[in-house]
Formats: sequence, structure tokens, C-alpha cells
Amino acid sequence: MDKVVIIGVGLIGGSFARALKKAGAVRHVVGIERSAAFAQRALALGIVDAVATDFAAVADADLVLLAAPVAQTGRILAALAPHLAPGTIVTDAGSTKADVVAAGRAALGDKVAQFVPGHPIAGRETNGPDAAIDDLYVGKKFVVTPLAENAAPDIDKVAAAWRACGAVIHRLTPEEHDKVFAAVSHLPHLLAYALVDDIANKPHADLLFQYAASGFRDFTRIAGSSPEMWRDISLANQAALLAELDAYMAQLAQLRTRLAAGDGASLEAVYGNAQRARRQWIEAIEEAEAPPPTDTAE
Ligand SMILES: NC(=O)C1=CN([C@@H]2O[C@H](COP(=O)(O)OP(=O)(O)OC[C@H]3O[C@@H](n4cnc5c(N)ncnc54)[C@H](O)[C@@H]3O)[C@@H](O)[C@H]2O)C=CC1
Ligand SMILES: O=C(O)C(=O)Cc1ccc(O)cc1
Repeated sequence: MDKVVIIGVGLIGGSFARALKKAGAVRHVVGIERSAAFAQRALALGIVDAVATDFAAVADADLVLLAAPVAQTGRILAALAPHLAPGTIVTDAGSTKADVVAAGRAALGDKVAQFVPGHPIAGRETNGPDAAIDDLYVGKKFVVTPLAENAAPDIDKVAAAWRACGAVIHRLTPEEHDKVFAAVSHLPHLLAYALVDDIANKPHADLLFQYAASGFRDFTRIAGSSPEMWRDISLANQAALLAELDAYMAQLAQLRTRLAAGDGASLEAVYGNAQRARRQWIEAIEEAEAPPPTDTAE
């Protein structure tokens, strides 16, 4: 690609830029940022080659990536729509998809076919351009949730860009996507924030944190994530997240009953089932993400 524009040059947009550059897949990367300080930082780190303050910068781009919190999607697409030339494809990295698709339809109108929504299933709890790394997406999934209006070559173009970053391409509908990620990503983030907030609000919080060990650290790592980003995700996927939260609260209520009854056997059965399921999941994910075996044949 000759020119890629990244809107929101933080962890996800910055890592995309770095990975494309490492792969030699882009000549020129332009960043558009809400934060002037982050824009300058991305420039200083060599993540972007130039910074633009005007959405006219998308006019001659091959690809535009939206990588700002999902509630920004509508206003960003509306601002860039007048400058969008027929040859430019717009994609996004938002953690929710039904709201992003709706915002895309409302903002882009008859240019909506140029918008190919997606979600890289890779990230971490650190934010901003300093967190961006060139191998974030290696071996990780990129889920594309195409619109009926998208042309196959445009979907392929977005998939090829993520493949160049090392990602493996998957395809879901926006609704399937949002149900899946409510369960395995959005709910765990809510739980981690809730646990740390609960402990932090106790009068003896200092004492508790002093003795919290690696299990607490592992369980709550994702509570170090951006509150703005997770506010937006929670509200954007409210219905699916509420359904998962209700199911989880029913599980907790059942565990509470078993604990109160001193029913060790049934507690152990739940813990054992979870341990087996987690082992199988870790084995499967490690196999799927392992680098391909090197050919040792002489
Ligand atoms: N953090 C993660 O692990 C993952 C995040 N995502 C999604 O990627 C997107 C970006 O997340 P991160 O890179 O982690 O966040 P981040 O906070 O590192 O970067 C977001 C950047 O967008 C900028 N921004 C905010 N509003 C803007 C606007 N209106 N115009 C231009 N720039 C704007 C911010 O200043 C910030 O630099 C979010 O939609 C998030 O849901 C997707 C996969 C993983
Ligand atoms: O920090 C972690 O482990 C994550 O879970 C990263 C993450 C956050 C948001 C996404 O939409 C996808 C991946």
C-alpha cells in the first residue's frame, strides 16, 4: 500500500502501523489523533511518518484504520465521509461490532460499501503509542464482520493487511461477534474492574493489597486497561453483556449456596470441570498460535 491513515494512534493503531512497516506492506503512514501529545509521540517513535489534523488526509489513502474507542466511530466516519474517494477502504479495530456497523451505515450513507468492519483479537492492558509493538498480532486472530454491501476484493484487501501483520483471518456476523466477546472478553473485564474496585473501597484496602499475590495479579491484570475504552465497550454491547452477567450471577448464587451448605463435593466438581476446560483451552490455543514447524529436511 502506498498510504495508510490511522485514526487513533494508540496501542492498536500504533501496533498495526509498526507491523505493516516491518512487513514492508506500506510506504507512508499518516496519523490523526485527538491528543496532540500522542500524535507527536507517535511521530517521534517512528510509528507514523506524518500527522494530520484535517480528515482531508484520507483523500488519497489506500486504507484507513479507525482505532479509537468505539463511541467515537460515528463522529469520525461522519468527519471523513466527505473526503472518502472511491478507491479508499475504511476498516476499524473496535471491540464491538453491531454498534460500529450501525454507526457506519448512519455516517457513510451510500459510501458504506467502502467500510469493512473488523476486530483484532490481540491486545493488552497498556495504552497509548508507547505501548505499540510490531508483533502484537503475530499468530493472533483478526475477525472480519463484513457488510452485505462489501465487495469481495475490498474484504480481501483488509484481510491481506492484517495477514501482513501476522494475523489469522476469521469471519463472523456482527451479532455472533458481540455475543461471543460479551462472554469471553467484556464480562471478564467488568469482573476484574469490579473486584479491584471492591477491594480498593474497603477501609483496610492497603493491608489487602499488601498481601495480594500473583493469583490476584493474574485475575485483575485487565483492570489496568483504559476506563474510557471499557466504558464504551460495555455500553455498546449492553444487551449481550447483561445476559452474560445474569448467567454469571446465577452461577455465583449457586456456588454461594453450595459453600454455605458446606458441600465440598459439589464445589470440587465445579472447580474440577473448570480446571479441565481451561487446560484443554490452553492446549488448543497454544497449538493454534505456535509458529509453523521449520522444515528440517536436507
Ligand atoms: N486494548 C486492546 O487490547 C484492544 C483494543 N481494541 C479496540 O481498539 C480501539 C483502540 O484501543 P487501544 O489502541 O487499546 O486504545 P488507546 O487508548 O491505546 O488508543 C486509542 C487512541 O485513540 C485516540 N482517540 C480517541 N478519540 C479519538 C478521536 N475522536 N479521533 C482521533 N483519535 C482519537 C486516543 O487519543 C488514543 O491515542 C478501541 O476501539 C478498542 O475497543 C481492539 C482489540 C484489543
Ligand atoms: O489484555 C488482554 O488480555 C485482552 O483481553 C486484550 C483485548 C482487549 C480487547 C479486545 O477487544 C481484544 C483483546
